[in-house]
Amino acid sequence: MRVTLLGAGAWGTALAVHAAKYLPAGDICLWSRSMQQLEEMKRAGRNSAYLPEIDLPVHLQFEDDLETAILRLSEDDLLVIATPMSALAEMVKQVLKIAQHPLNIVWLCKGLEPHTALLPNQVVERENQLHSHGLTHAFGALSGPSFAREVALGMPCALTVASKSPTLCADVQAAFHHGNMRIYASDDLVGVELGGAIKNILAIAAGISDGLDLGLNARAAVLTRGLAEMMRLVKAAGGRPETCMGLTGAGDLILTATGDLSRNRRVGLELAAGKPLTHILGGLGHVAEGVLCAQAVGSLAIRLEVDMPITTMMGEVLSGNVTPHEAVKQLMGRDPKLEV
Ligand SMILES: NC(=O)C1=CN([C@@H]2O[C@H](COP(=O)(O)OP(=O)(O)OC[C@H]3O[C@@H](n4cnc5c(N)ncnc54)[C@H](O)[C@@H]3O)[C@@H](O)[C@H]2O)C=CC1
Ligand SMILES: O=C(CO)COP(=O)(O)O
Repeated sequence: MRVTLLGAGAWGTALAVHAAKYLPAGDICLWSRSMQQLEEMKRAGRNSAYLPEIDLPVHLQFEDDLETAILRLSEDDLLVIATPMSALAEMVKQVLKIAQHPLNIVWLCKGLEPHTALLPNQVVERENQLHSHGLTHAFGALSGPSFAREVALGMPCALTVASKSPTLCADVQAAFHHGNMRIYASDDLVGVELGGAIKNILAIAAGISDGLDLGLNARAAVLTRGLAEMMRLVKAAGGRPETCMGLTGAGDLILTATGDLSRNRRVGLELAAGKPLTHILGGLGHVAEGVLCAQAVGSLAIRLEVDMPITTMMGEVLSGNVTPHEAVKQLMGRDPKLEV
């Protein structure tokens, strides 16, 4: 099976490194919009901008031409969109315009579209309505607890692919379920995608809690009540709340909110230290999706009439309307209620 990954950031590169260990030489192709980055990866055998410590497999193919990267795939192969959420719509549009036969397309991004509050699969469906030229592609999301660095080092990891197409799920398993990576399948795209978006916002909250030295009890409270918010929104949006107890919900929440490799958690820690958000983001060198989708999740919650106090408060902190200290005070000052 051939795999093309679009986007050579930390996660796209790590998955390419993993797959290249198990699929025949030349089957894995990594595309980047940056010719300079590709040249550097070829020359140095490393992705110094996004995954500096990892040696890239020698038989990993690099491609800067999007058409070539897509047209090398047959109907049985797999296309992985590995860009951040902000690039998903444009990326999918370009893919659909280039495709000459049905493709299996899976995306890795975790977030919502900021101005529409659409989930990734809804963004893809919108573009598909406009640009599919009558071809019937299969779509899905691959998500779950997975720091790129650990995956690239070959450490154990379990993920979930969510799709309405069992064939696409099987293709993703054929590509990535090898060695130290397990891939589970689900048909709950809404549950999987909302879990991935909300856990990033909660990781910022956990970072703030830890950065302010509020203690381990406080962090457990943030995560548990945050998980309750996630389950409520998933249910209201038509997903299954129990998906939130799996890898893409609780699993990724535990990882991101407690693991210091998380960019979102780091944003929270640095906000608590009083650094301005623009300064923090400038220093990250990577995307922190929770920052970009907190307002969108808040507006989706309002539209679906779901109470999400922690998530909504993070939107206020990230907008600069409320300080981290004031956010804690307001959340702790809420009226008593049933634990639902
Ligand atoms: N890094 C990780 O451990 C994991 C990341 N993810 C998710 O995967 C997505 C990508 O994350 P990372 O690779 O870590 O991000 P990153 O910040 O390391 O890299 C982003 C990559 O996307 C490219 N890109 C940005 N805008 C683009 C555009 N308009 N067109 C083409 N390429 C574009 C950048 O050039 C860069 O190569 C995010 O949504 C993230 O939440 C999911 C699981 C693990
Ligand atoms: O999604 C991730 C791990 O599953 C990566 O989290 P960060 O984007 O916070 O680093």
